Amino acid sequence: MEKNQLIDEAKKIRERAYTPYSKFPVGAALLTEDGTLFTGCNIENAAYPVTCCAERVAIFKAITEGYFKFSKLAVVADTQRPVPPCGSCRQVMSEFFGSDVTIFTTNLQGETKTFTMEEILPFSFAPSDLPEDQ
Ligand SMILES: O=c1ccn([C@H]2C[C@H](O)[C@@H](CO)O2)c(=O)[nH]1
Ligand SMILES: [Zn+2]
Repeated sequence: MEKNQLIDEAKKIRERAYTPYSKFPVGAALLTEDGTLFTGCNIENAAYPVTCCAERVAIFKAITEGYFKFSKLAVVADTQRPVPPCGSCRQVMSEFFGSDVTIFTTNLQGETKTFTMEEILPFSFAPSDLPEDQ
């Protein structure tokens, strides 16, 4: 699946966002190495911090279905600049995304920024930082 198609999938799922509090819908589309698509939207809660971002919903859906190898992620929101994923999502991405994963952040005007994992979260705390016996 090509970049623009992946971004279109992110735009489509953004319509499903549950955002009564922020009124800021976000969509994410995640492609696995074998070409399987997982999408996510942000899901908010009256207890605000319980909210889960679109990116993490997409990643957790994939993990739940047994997919661990990814190739591309697209994220979209109605922002002035391509929407920057939050720090929590970047940390979750770093757990599962290898150096070959491409992250496209975009907005509804079609401005896109492209990142590798190292570019979007340099010097990230990684599973390999834990002691070996864990
Ligand atoms: O990259 C982002 C940034 C924000 N949000 C959500 C969280 C919350 O529901 C709303 C406002 O922060 O947007 C995402 O889903 N992804
Ligand atoms: Zn996030």
